[in-house]
Amino acid sequence: MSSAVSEDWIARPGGAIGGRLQVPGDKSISHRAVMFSALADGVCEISNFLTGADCRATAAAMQAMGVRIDTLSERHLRVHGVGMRGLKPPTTTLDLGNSGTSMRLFCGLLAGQGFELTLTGDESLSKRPMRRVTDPLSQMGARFSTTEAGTAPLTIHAAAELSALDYVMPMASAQVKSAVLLAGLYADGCTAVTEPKVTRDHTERMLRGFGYAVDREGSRVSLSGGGQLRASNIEVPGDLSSAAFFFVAAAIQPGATIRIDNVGINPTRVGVLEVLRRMGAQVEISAQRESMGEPVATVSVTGAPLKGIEIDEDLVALAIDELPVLFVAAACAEGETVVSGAEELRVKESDRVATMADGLQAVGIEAEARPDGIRIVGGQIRGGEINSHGDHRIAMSFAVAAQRSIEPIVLRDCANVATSFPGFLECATQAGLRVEPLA
Ligand SMILES: O=C(O)C1=C[C@@H](OP(=O)(O)O)[C@@H](O)[C@H](O)C1
Ligand SMILES: C=C(OP(=O)(O)O)C(=O)O
Repeated sequence: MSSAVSEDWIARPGGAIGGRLQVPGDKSISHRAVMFSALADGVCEISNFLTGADCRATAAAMQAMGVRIDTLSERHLRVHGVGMRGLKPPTTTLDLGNSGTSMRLFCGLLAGQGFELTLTGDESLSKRPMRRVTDPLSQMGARFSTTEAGTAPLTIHAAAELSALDYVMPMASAQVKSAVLLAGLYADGCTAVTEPKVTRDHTERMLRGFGYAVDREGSRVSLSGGGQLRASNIEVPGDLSSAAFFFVAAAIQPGATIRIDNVGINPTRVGVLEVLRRMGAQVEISAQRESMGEPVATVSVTGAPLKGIEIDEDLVALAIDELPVLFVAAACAEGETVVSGAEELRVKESDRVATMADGLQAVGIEAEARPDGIRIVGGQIRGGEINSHGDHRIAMSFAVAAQRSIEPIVLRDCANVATSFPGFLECATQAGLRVEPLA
């Protein structure tokens, strides 16, 4: 699904950062919207759907399993739900491109369908660990084949019956939690997941929005199998993870303000705003409302001289995808920022501890990669060349960093930005960043 052609960008220093923006729909919510509406009893409309390659891969996989999806306009889908048992075996392997969320959630959702299918992905996804889902799902009676390393290509074999599981999850992962809960929809009895840290809870909120009872007691989430999903329309909020690039762009420019309307502020996702506040930026939230159980608001961030802080594992889980760009904020802050409890960053689209430490060093910042995080000493960004290793969030993070650089930053391998943020370059230009394809 992701482009095989490498795409390079150049980001130049300066630029008048500011203004009022909209960002595309939330990636996590768009995946779940298309998955759950495909299994609902009836027709669902999804507005502000993210058209990034990751979510298109999820929609294409559902179509390959017999779900009719009409594109009413670019970001507006009508999904004709087939009911919990209505999916058909696909006739080909399902290519999920760069998307870890698609692969892991599908493992759970498809484990109990009673047919066999194979999931593949691009080079990055083919390296990512899948045993974290296949292990607990196998305990429920699901059967998988993977490579010896536990990676994709991954075949889900037809399983007779799934049994419920009470799972104490060893890592803080919303994808693993969701995979087990989604398999639990097809299991006999009550399936529960206890999470070591709070992780994003979009699965729980959206299942409830579709009329499915999900309970939470402390850190334990549970549901009973055998129910139905009631068709419901979904308006996807703007993606806070995409907005984060512009919030950091403002935060590192004293006096600059970026305001983004209609952005999701689910409490399990707002670590980025808390980190920026603690570093000294001003964060304001207004016009708050709810959309299918998800809080949405206008968020504005105003820059100030930032200071380095400690970011521990509680905050890490609430800001997991925003950490790369927060490392750029740390590079522009006075003093040291130390991030710990972030080993999960090493198993994303790239090893984000290593790619960020290498990139920061390449542009003149002192950064020390640690097994579970990073230490960054704020300083002057000098410019140079970084390799994003095909990781969308790394490319966008250094596009933001260039603003405070002396020389331009050349960004290698940026095509995968389209997996999560189609239109990033236009949006960045609107926000005042000076980034464009390298001629
Ligand atoms: O559930 C989700 O939608 C996601 C969960 C997180 O991954 P982990 O569950 O691996 O932490 C996050 O990094 C990813 O971008 C989206
Ligand atoms: C980690 C990410 O996504 P995924 O796991 O779905 O590939 C991300 O978008 O930063």
